[in-house]
Amino acid sequence: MTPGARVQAAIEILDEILAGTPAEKSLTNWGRRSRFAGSKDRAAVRDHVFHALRCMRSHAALGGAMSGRGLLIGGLRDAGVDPSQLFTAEGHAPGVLAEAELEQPPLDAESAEGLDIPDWLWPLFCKSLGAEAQAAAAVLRTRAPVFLRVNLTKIERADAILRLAQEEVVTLPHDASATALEVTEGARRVKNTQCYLQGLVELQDAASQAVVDTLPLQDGQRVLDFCAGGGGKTLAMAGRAQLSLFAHDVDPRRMTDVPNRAERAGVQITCLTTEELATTGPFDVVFCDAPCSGSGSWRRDPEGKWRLTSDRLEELVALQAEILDQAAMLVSPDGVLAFATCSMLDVENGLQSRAFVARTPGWKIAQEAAWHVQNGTDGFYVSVFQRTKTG
Ligand SMILES: C[S@@+](CC[C@H](N)C(=O)[O-])C[C@H]1O[C@@H](n2cnc3c(N)ncnc32)[C@H](O)[C@@H]1O
Repeated sequence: MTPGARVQAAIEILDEILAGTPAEKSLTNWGRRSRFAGSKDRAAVRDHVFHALRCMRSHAALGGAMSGRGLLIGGLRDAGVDPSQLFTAEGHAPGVLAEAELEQPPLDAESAEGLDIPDWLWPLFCKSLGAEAQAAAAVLRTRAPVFLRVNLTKIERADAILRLAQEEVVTLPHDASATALEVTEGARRVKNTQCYLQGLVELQDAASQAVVDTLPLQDGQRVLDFCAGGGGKTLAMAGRAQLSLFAHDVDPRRMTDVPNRAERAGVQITCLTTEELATTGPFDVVFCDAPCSGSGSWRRDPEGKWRLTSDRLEELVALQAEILDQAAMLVSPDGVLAFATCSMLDVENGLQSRAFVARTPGWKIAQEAAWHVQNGTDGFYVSVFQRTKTG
C-alpha cells in the first residue's frame, strides 16, 4: 500500500469508530476485508488510527472536522506535514483537499483542546497534577513504551536481556523496578519469542511492577489479589516471595487466562469465587488493583479518555470505596491492605485512601507512592494500609 492508501484506510476505520464501533473491532473488520495489506501496512494503519484517537480533539480542530478525514488532515498538520502531499486521489489515496479544507484553523496548544483532555476533566487534571498537568497531558498524546517483567524465579534480568537479544528483541533495564525491561526494538516479536513462551518474561508496564515492589511480601504469607483481572499483578507477586496466592475478581471470566499464565510462569495461583472468599480468608496481604478511570494508561487505551464522564468517575470513586471496605474485612489481625489504581487523579488516589482511613477506625496509611507518565511509565498510585495499635 502507498502512504496515501494507508491514510485512506485509517480514515475509513476512524469513521467506523466515530459511528460507535470499538477501535479493535473496526481494525479487525478492515483487516478481514483487506487481505492485500501486508504486516507493515497493517502496523502503519493501526498506528495512524491510535495516534488519531490519542489526539482526537486537537487533530479534529486542526483538520476542521470530527471525521476520519478531518482527523488525518489535522494529524498531518500537527506533524508539520502539508496534507496536500498525501491527499492526492492517486493510488487509493484520499481525495484532494476541498477549498474549505485548505486553510489550517487556529489552535491554542496549551488549552485543554490543544492538549487533548476533555473540558470537564481539565480542572480536575490540573488540581491533581499541579505544575505537571500540561506535561502529563502532552505525554498522553504519544505512544506508550513496551515493557517486560523478568520472572526472577526463572532468570536474572541481565541474562533475560541477552536471551531476548538472540531473538531480535532489544531491551534496556528500566529503573522503575528491578524486574523491568523497556523494549527498544522488536516489540511486535515479543509474543513469539521462546523467552515469552517459556515464561521467562511477561508483558507488563514498569509502574505495574513497581506497585507490586511496594507490597511487604514475605515467604509463607497468604496473599489475596482481590481485583485480579487477567492476573498480571498476581503473577508479579508470585515472583517476589514463596506465597500462598489467591486471585479473585467480581467477574470470574476476567480470570480465565490466570491458570495458563500461572503454568507458563511455573507458579501456583488459586482462583476464588466471591462466595469462597469468606471461608478461605483471612489473608496476610489483601491487594486491590481497583477499577478506575484508567487515566494513567490512556496512551494504551485512548478511547477511555473520551468515554469517561464525570458521572462515570463518580461511580468509580464510589465503587473503589466499596471495594476497600469489603477487602479490609478479609485482612488478618496483623495483616496489610493495599490499594492501587492506574490513575493520576487525586480523587481516586490520595483522597480515596484518606477517606478510607477517616471512615474506618483501626487503619492508617503506612506508605503511598505514585508514578506519572512524564517519567516514562504508565501513571499509577498505590497506598499500603496497616492497622493502628489501638485498632
Ligand atoms: C484494574 S482491573 C485489574 C487488573 C489486574 N489486576 C491486572 O494487573 O491485570 C480491575 C478489576 O477489578 C474487577 N472488579 C470490579 N469491581 C470489583 C469488585 N467489587 N470486587 C472485585 N473485583 C472487582 C474488574 O472486573 C477488573 O477485572
